Amino acid sequence: MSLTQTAAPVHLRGYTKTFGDNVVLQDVDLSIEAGSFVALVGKSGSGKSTLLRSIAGIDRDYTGTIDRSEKVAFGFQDARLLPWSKVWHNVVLGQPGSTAELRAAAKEALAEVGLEGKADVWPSTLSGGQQQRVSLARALHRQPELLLLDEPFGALDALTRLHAQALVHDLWVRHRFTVVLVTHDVEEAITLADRIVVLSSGGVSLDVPVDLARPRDRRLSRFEDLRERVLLQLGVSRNEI
Ligand SMILES: Nc1ncnc2c1ncn2[C@@H]1O[C@H](COP(=O)(O)OP(=O)(O)OP(=O)(O)O)[C@@H](O)[C@H]1O
Repeated sequence: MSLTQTAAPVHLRGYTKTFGDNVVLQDVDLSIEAGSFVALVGKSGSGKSTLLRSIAGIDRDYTGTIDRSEKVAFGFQDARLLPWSKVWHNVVLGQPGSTAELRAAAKEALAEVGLEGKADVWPSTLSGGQQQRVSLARALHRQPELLLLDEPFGALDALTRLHAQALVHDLWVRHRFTVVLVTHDVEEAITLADRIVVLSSGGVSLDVPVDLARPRDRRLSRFEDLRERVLLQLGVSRNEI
């Protein structure tokens, strides 16, 4: 099986989402280019996860339209592995094929995330970072054109988080699927994304390209300027930055 895939764009038109009287997002238009890496940031409760779940099709209870590829994969903050299934089986869960084919495909996906030797172990024997990598392998196996990630590094320690960020970046460079990443971490957003979309007050309050060479150098003043601009937009005061 080849893990090469193409990228797909996402188009939202007039997207509105309410929970009872709570209007979370109203009349949002957003186009995401095929193959781009977009970070969605915003304060807690601004609707990042809600928007991502709608794009994923997990939540279809909204008004407006969302056009996207059917070849979509979703990664959560927790890896969501089944404890009673071996790692390889978790990678290919619910996918068609013979056991031999699925095992081989799972191993291929696991090799991509640096876990080739872990196919036959139980998830509980893996570290948190390794479990997240299994969940990335599961996403890769689905050959997504669009990868949606909701705070995938949020529960990891700082060092593991840096490694996981680098892995996601490498996978994106290798496969060039479209990525939409929800994160609280502005530095993470600037390090990984081509574009940062800030959600606040029911809509998009800032939409900026990250026009910095890769790999991103966090010490550059342009990195710092962008970080400050996004943080100010998030309501952080200048003396807190
Ligand atoms: N199932 C639900 N029922 C009712 N309200 C909900 C539900 N899910 C989310 N909300 C509300 O929608 C709003 C947006 O929530 P959402 O989880 O999308 O925010 P977020 O930006 O992802 O926040 P966080 O950064 O804390 O994860 C919040 O006001 C939240 O209370």
